[in-house]
Amino acid sequence: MKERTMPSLDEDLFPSTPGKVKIERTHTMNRQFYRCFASTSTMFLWALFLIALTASYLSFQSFVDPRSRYFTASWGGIQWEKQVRTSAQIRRSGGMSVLVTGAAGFVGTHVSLALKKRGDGVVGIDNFNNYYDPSLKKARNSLLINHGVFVVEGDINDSRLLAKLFDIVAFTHVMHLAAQAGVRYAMENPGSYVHSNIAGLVNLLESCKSANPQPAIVWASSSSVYGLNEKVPFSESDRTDQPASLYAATKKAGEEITHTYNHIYGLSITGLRFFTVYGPWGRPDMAYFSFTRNILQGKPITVYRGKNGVDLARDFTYVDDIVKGCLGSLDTAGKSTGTGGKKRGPAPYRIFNLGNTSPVTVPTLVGILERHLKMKAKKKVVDMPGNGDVPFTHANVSLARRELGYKPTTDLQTGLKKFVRWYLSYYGYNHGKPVN
Ligand SMILES: O=C(O)[C@H]1O[C@H](OP(=O)(O)OP(=O)(O)OC[C@H]2O[C@@H](n3ccc(=O)[nH]c3=O)[C@H](O)[C@@H]2O)[C@H](O)[C@@H](O)[C@H]1O
Repeated sequence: MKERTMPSLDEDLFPSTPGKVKIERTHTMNRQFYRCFASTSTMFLWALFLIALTASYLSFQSFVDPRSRYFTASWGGIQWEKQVRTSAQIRRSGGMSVLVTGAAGFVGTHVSLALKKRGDGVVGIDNFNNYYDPSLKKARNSLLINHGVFVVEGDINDSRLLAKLFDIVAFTHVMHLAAQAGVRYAMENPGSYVHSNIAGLVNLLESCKSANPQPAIVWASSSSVYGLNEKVPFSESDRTDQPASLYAATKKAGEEITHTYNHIYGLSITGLRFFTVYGPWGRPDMAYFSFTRNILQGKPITVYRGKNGVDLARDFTYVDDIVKGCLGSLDTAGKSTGTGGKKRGPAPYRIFNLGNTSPVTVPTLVGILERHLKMKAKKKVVDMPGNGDVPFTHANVSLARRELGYKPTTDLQTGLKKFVRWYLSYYGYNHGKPVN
């Protein structure tokens, strides 16, 4: 049998019909083809090179923050700008227009709603990352949409997006709540803390400093900056140079970074040290939330215990109290003084504790949840692992009381009752899972 020869590339492109003219033409075309092929292969190599470059950049980004949705964010267009403008509209005299970062987050949602309800203009920005279930963030977003708050999907590291937002709206204030939260997760994904709490913060400050007018900035620091301090209650003037986790270290760095921008560019800065905030629409990674889920599903919970069997304690603070502190801070924030990226005079730099002032131990927290849920927890008590946790927190809030009129009014018992009511209405009695 005659072996079938593979058609040459020529044959493929120019079916052979022998003839002089044809042959000449074929030769001419061959030359063109080879030239063309040579340039096509160059283009192909370039395309390969670009793909490889993009892929390595993407994989670097995912190393920095594997849970980030930085590249899927979409924004822009006439309709989008209209939504931003409408959401930013002020509907009370003397009101403010606030850019809320992390608006689909726990505290961000509550603060955005409170501002909108009193007639301030609010535009949110959130990257909707999947540090915890993004469907909860989407549900919070629906709530915000129903109340006329538009949340831009994007990352605070995106300077073009921030510039665009400041171009569309002359924000008077920025409520900066976007952050990589969680104390213990920092050991798993340190890069995400650097990405959001350091790089993101600097990028936001750069945008604020260049904006005209410059907004006043109120942002979320953390009780964790008190680290391993033993003097209680924690006061703003106490030392904050012994953080116990990378999370705490990035928040402490944030306090120093904001100070620099206050000093050089005249940005008005208020840093709020939140103490273990809890409540409806809360964060599923936090103990009160995950304990509730596990108790309802009949699963064990792990309760950490400190040195020498001492119970851990937190100054758990109800979200409505935190919201009052945030709004009080926005209302009392003095103006930024810079223009065109230059400082024109000194601007306020403030730091406040926002806590509840009465620490509760973790076993007591569990007891309250058991009563509200009418179910017993399967407790597994273990020694606190060395993963960034601190044994206790306790806020002195006299400065915030004096300057902001801050006065927490919700105790843990009452606050958890509200949380449990929300939890059951949102997830149902057993979070859709059978109780063992
Ligand atoms: O104030 C803050 O600045 C921080 O508050 C919050 O951190 P924490 O106070 O550590 O809250 P959270 O994780 O709910 O643990 C509460 C208690 O339960 C104990 N805990 C925790 C988990 C567990 O499985 N078992 C347990 O006993 C645990 O040992 C602890 O004693 C925010 O998450 C953080 O983002 C930051 O804002």
